[in-house]
Amino acid sequence: MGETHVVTGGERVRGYELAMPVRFRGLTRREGLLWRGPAGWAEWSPFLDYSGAELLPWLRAADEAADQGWPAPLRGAVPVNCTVPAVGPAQAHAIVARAVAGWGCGTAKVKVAERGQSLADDLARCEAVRDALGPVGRLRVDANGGWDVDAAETAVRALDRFELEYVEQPCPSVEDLAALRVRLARTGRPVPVAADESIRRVEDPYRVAALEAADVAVLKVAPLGGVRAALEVADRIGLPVVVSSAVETSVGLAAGVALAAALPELPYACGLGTTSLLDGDVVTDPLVPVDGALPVRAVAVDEERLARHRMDPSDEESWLHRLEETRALAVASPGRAPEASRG
Ligand SMILES: O=C(O)CCC(=O)C1=CC=C[C@@H](O)[C@@H]1C(=O)O
Ligand SMILES: [Mg+2]
Repeated sequence: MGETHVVTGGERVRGYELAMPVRFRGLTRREGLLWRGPAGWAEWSPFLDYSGAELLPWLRAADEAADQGWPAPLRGAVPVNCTVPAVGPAQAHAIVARAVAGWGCGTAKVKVAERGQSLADDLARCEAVRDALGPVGRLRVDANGGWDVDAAETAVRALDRFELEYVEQPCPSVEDLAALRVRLARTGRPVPVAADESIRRVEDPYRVAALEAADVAVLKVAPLGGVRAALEVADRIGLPVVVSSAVETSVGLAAGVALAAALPELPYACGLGTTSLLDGDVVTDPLVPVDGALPVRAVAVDEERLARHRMDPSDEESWLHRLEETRALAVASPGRAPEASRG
């Protein structure tokens, strides 16, 4: 441990791995690479189901963090939600109660439509979350495209007994989101629809807007190619934006915070309160929420913490190889438009 690797441009690149105590997005551990450039620390942690050109925006985002830094913030703190994985009601209640008591959480995002679970599971989880949040807390759900339009309409109507702030990516396609919005509009209290996976390609956000398929745009910095690229999407899409993490360490989260801090309007809590999904962090002063919000500030890797969470050497070799291949691809196709990314 402790040795460093030089990949390109003299960067010292090192891998981290962190356990995820509660399974999330099918993951039980998170891993990635870290390096420091003239502007600050960068994290490159594309999920393992990303490959080839899909990795390019994640690289652009990391290079922006290391080499350029981010636009000036317009606010000093970013309100965040707590994130509730697809766990049972008792565990969901405990997660939210801890967030409410611990850092003044006022918004919870609950995973629903998990494969192998039923609407009854979602209802029980949301009931527990509403109980822990209290009546004034905001409750949103994220289905990760797990429903067709009929199932989504049924589920959203049923779940709205707990007063949904919005439903994130209820169906997989933009067309289905648009169809669901039309159906929900016929109800007395139409639940807003947020698009997440549907706007991860650079062309897609504008299609979501053109088809009137969403009320809210969920933007993640890394798959969109950096803070500036995401600001451009936010500007052109014409929808209120929620910035969300890709469950990174505080190094990656700082980029999401920078985006949220630079947006002209920030009407919703952001999905950036995700350090609690990881069993540890690699920075000196982790980005944990206080009074319902994350502070807008730079972070720096703590060498001792990184040593504690250093990636296994053989895994690090393959991650470095993945990075080198992606750099080679970026050099070979410098003008290439950002590719599709999945959530
Ligand atoms: O938005 C949040 O509250 C936390 C981040 C989050 O939910 C996600 C991060 C990364 C991958 C995704 O499956 C998931 C999401 O779908 O939004
Ligand atoms: Mg989502």
